[in-house]
Amino acid sequence: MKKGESSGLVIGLSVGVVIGVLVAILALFCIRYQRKRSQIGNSSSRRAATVPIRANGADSSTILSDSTNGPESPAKSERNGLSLWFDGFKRSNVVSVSGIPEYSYKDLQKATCNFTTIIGQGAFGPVYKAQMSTGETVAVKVLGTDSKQGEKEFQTEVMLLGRLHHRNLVNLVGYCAEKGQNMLIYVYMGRGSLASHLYSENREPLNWELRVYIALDVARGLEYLHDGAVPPVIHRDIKSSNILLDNSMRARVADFGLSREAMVDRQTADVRGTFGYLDPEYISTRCFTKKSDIYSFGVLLFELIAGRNPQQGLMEYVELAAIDSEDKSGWEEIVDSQLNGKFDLQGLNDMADLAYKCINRLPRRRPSMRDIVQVLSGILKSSHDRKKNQLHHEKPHSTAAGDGVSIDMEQLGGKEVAISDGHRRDESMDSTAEAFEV
Ligand SMILES: Nc1ncnc2c1ncn2[C@@H]1O[C@H](COP(=O)(O)OP(=O)(O)OP(=O)(O)O)[C@@H](O)[C@H]1O
Repeated sequence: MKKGESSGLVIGLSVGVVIGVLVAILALFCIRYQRKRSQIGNSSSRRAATVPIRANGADSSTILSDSTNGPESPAKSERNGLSLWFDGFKRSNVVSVSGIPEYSYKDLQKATCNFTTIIGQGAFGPVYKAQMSTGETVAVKVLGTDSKQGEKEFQTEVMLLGRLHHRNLVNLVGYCAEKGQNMLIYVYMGRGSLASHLYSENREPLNWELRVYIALDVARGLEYLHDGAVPPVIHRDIKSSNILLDNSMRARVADFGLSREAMVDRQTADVRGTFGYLDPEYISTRCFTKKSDIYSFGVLLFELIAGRNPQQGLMEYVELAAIDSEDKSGWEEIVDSQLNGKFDLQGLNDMADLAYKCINRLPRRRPSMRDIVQVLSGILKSSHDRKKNQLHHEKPHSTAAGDGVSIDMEQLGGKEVAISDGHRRDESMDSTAEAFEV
C-alpha cells in the first residue's frame, strides 16, 4: 500500500469513528428524551382519564372524554422538547422546589383532634379545621390515598402555590406527605364559600355592595394568576364554591387543583371544569386559555347579580334578559330577589354589562382580567360617589345610605365598612377602600 493510500485510510477510519460516536450519543439522547416523554404522557393520561367534569362541585361527575383524540395523539402532544425536559424535571422535584414548609402527620393528627374536625368535603377528600401549636387556625385538605387524581392534585398544588402568593388567593401554608397521605394546608377561611352565602338558607343574604367587593377581590386574584404570575396560571375551575371568604368577608380564590401554567398542556382530550361555568369555545376546541377563565368569571358575575346557580338555568335566564337589555340597562329584571330591591341600579347595569362581555362567544371579544379589575373598581368608585352625593343632598349627617347598605361614613375613613347588619368588611388592607375614602 502506498503511503498516500494508507494515510487516506487512517483519515477515513478516524472520521468513521467520530461519526459513529456522534451517532451513538445522539441515539442515547433520543432514547432518554423518548422515555421522559412517555413518562409525562402516562402521567397526563392518568390524570386525563380520572379528572371529571364536576356537575355540582361535589362527587357527582361525568367524564366527557374523546377517546379518539387522547393525550397521546400526536396532534395533541406535539410540544417543544425543551419544555418536556423542564416539565419532567419540575415534576420529579416538585416538593423540594416548592419552598412550602412540610408538617408531620403526627402534628396534623394532633391539630385536627385525630381528624375529627371536618368542615367540608370536596371531590378529592375531606377538609379539616386545625389548630396548630402556634395558635394559628388552618384548613387541612386530605387527598384520597388511592386516587391518582388526588396525587396529581397534590403535586400541582404544592408546586404552583409554593410560588403564588396574593391576598386574594387561598394561600398554601404547608403540606404533609407521610404514611401514604397527601395533605395540603391552607389559610383558614372562616366564612366559608361564596356558594354557601348565595344559596344557604341559614346565611344572611349578601347585600349589593358586598357582592361588588367580592367580584373585585376575585378579579384581583385572577388578574394576579393571569398577568402577575410568571409563567401565567389559568385557574380552570372558577365557580362560587371555589371562592372562599375570610372573617372580614374578603374573598379569595381557592382550589388550584385544575390549574396549569398557561404555557403547558394547553390542549387536552378531556373537558375539565364544572358544568354551567364552561366556556363553549373550550368545549368545542378543547383548548383552554385565559379567556376560558374570563368566561367562567362572567358566569360568576351573573351568579352574584341573580343569586342563581349556573347549573340550574342561570345562563338561559341571562340570555332571555339580554334580549330586553339594551344600552347597558334593563338588567334589573334578573336581580336576586333576596336583595329586596336594594341595589345601585347603575352599578348593577354596569356589572351585568361587563359580565355579558365576559361570556361573549368569541374569546377575543372578552375583556382581559386587567380590564375587568379596572371596570369593577370604577363601578365601586362611581357607586360610592353617587352615595356620597345623595347623602350630601338629602341628609348631610345621616349614616343611612338609602339603598339598604348601611355605611358608616366615619368608619369608612377608619377602614371598616359596615356592609350590612351581619357583615363587616375590614378594609384596612384594601386599596379600593383607600381610593374611596371620604
Ligand atoms: N381554606 C379553607 N378554609 C375554610 N374552609 C375551607 C377551606 N378550604 C375548603 N374549605 C371547606 O371545605 C369544603 C370543601 O372544599 P374543597 O376545595 O375540597 O372542595 P369544593 O371546592 O367544595 O369542591 P370541589 O373539590 O368539587 O371543587 C369547601 O366547600 C369549604 O366549605
